[in-house]
Amino acid sequence: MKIIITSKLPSQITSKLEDKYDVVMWEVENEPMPREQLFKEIEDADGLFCNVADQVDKELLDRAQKLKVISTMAVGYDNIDIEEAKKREIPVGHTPGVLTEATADLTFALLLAAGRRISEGIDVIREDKWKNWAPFFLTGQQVHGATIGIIGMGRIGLAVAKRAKGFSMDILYHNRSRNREAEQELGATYCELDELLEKADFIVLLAPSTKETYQMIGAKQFSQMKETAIFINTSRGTNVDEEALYEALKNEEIYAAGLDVYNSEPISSSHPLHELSNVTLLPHIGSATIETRMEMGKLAAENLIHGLEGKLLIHQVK
Ligand SMILES: NC(=O)c1ccc[n+]([C@@H]2O[C@H](COP(=O)([O-])OP(=O)(O)OC[C@H]3O[C@@H](n4cnc5c(N)ncnc54)[C@H](O)[C@@H]3O)[C@@H](O)[C@H]2O)c1
Ligand SMILES: O=C(O)[C@H](O)CO
Repeated sequence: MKIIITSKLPSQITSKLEDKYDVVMWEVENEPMPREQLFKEIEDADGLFCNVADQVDKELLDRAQKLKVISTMAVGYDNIDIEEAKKREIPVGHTPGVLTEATADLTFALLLAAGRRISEGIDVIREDKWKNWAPFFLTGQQVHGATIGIIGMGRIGLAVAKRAKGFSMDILYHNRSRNREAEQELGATYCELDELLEKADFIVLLAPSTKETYQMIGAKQFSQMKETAIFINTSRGTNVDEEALYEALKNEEIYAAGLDVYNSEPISSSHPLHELSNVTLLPHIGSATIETRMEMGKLAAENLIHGLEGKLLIHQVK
């Protein structure tokens, strides 16, 4: 059987696949397989090992004659047309859980960086603008003891809440359903979105990208936030109206933002958000530790093998 791996991966992940199948892997470091090549390769492929940089849409699936399984090396699968895959009875695998702690760490790093103006501090030294210690130079917002509002209290949301507890923060959350573990073990308080937006000092978005969450945070929601609020998004860029965020930051309706994800990725150095000093921008590296990416890759490989062997995947999208 033939499988396609759309990005270069280390042998610790690919060796088991290479033992069993004909593997076509894109060998260029840090770059996805070009779409034209993917169109060609998919025609006679039995398995597809992809990631968030690949659009697995109807146009691609229409070309697949014998595809038996799609396995993405990510928890989010909004880049895959699940309905089209279902119509063709192609199971889709993803990698929840193994990236929770790494992504929560990065989310908290962004929260600290945006609140304490860390990237501005780095720039001041790089640009030789640090003249002396001064009483209110680069003062930011206090993290310890502040109120965090988590939108999307799932696996990563809960792991962020645990970190927040260590900083003695009050925890508010909004979710589709109540999270008893967060409430009982961390003292988190459930509230409606409006209340969370009005009360929280740090607002952290961790809901998946769905029809319901599309641009769920826009001009109205930014206007509800405190002027001192800090907005963090490590979920998906499409959950936010990016132009409204730009306006809210520029007009100082909110204090700062920390982003790992964008409407369209990658963003270039000419993106308007770069004009602003009160935003910390990262290139979608939430889960990017060596250990976690290895775990994600190995789990995605196992999902693929299960699919090719006609078994239920370890983590199959429902
Ligand atoms: N930046 C990164 O590199 C990175 C890494 C991992 C995950 N992510 C993103 O984070 C998301 C969350 O991952 P997870 O493992 O915690 O998923 P999860 O499914 O465990 O948690 C998501 C939570 O969001 C809630 N939710 C769904 N729709 C909602 C809505 N309309 N309003 C409020 N809450 C809603 C769900 O009930 C669930 O509790 C992923 O879908 C992915 O998009 C990003
Ligand atoms: O959804 C995911 O898993 C991230 O975006 C990449 O780790």
